[in-house]
Amino acid sequence: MDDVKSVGKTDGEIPVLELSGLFKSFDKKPVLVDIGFEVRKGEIFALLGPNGAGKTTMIRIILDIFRPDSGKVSVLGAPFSEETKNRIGYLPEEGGIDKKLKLWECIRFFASLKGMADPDPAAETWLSRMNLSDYRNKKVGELSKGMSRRLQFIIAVIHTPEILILDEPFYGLDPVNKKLIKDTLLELNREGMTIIMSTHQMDEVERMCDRLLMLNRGKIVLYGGINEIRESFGYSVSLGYEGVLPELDSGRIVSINDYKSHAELVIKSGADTQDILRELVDSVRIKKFEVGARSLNDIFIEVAEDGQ
Ligand SMILES: Nc1ncnc2c1ncn2[C@@H]1O[C@H](COP(=O)(O)OP(=O)(O)OP(=O)(O)O)[C@@H](O)[C@H]1O
Repeated sequence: MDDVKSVGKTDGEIPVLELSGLFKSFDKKPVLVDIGFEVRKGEIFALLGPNGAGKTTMIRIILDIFRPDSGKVSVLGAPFSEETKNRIGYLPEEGGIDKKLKLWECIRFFASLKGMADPDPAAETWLSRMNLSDYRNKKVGELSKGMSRRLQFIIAVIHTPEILILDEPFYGLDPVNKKLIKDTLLELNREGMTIIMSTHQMDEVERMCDRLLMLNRGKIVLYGGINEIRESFGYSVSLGYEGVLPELDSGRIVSINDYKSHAELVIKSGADTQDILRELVDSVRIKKFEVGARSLNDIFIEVAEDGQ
């Protein structure tokens, strides 16, 4: 993990999930290489990476669906077991639900697999929370994509797990249902649930998550607190101006997108934006000079392209 940009690492709490020295290959092709990280109790942790980076494979290893070639996984302080299984909730990328089952039967079935003796009250509450009460007698195969996703969400959370692992929780949801899932996740997290989610929705990661891990081609390329990572990648300046932009000191600038009268500048970490402003006022009339942290979307693209 020599080239990992790792910031805001652990400070001594006992992790609820810990992976170390993990390797996995399919048909001799490595898909996960030397994976080591931890997730702390009570955090919302994002798993990021371009398509095919290895996120789903890693989640399946954590859940004991796949075996790694080597390395260790510790969930809630011990190797995965039957007992741990009931303390975890899992929303898969795609569902493996019998399409002939009715919604109500389906929820009861999965709740019983999680050891719930009387799932009906919780099922009732969750059906109402996910706006699915009117569909309780519908067959799973007759649901829309967004409805099945909400059904899968119920199955993942009905037993109030300590750790909730979600593979693309917002996939296939309209904005209203995306908000419903997001608000529900934030509420569950406030109540103490640790949440781990793989997603391509960078704006949601920025808003919801505490820390992240990014994979690229099976290797960890970013790991740490969201704010620390954003700060470590420098700043962006949204500039409104009149005139012709001067050649700026390349020691301070990562990139400039000049749209004439408006430009987006990416500033190196540690460079003083005040110096850049001084350079600019000599040549152009400044209409706007807005400094902010770089977006995670921007950082994702930079890191993913670096690994090409
Ligand atoms: N069962 C399997 N057999 C063989 N190869 C597999 C299997 N599952 C995944 N792979 C390969 O492992 C690599 C990682 O796939 P994975 O699904 O873990 O990526 P991902 O990061 O979840 O991607 P996405 O964002 O597209 O969902 C890919 O090259 C994929 O083709």
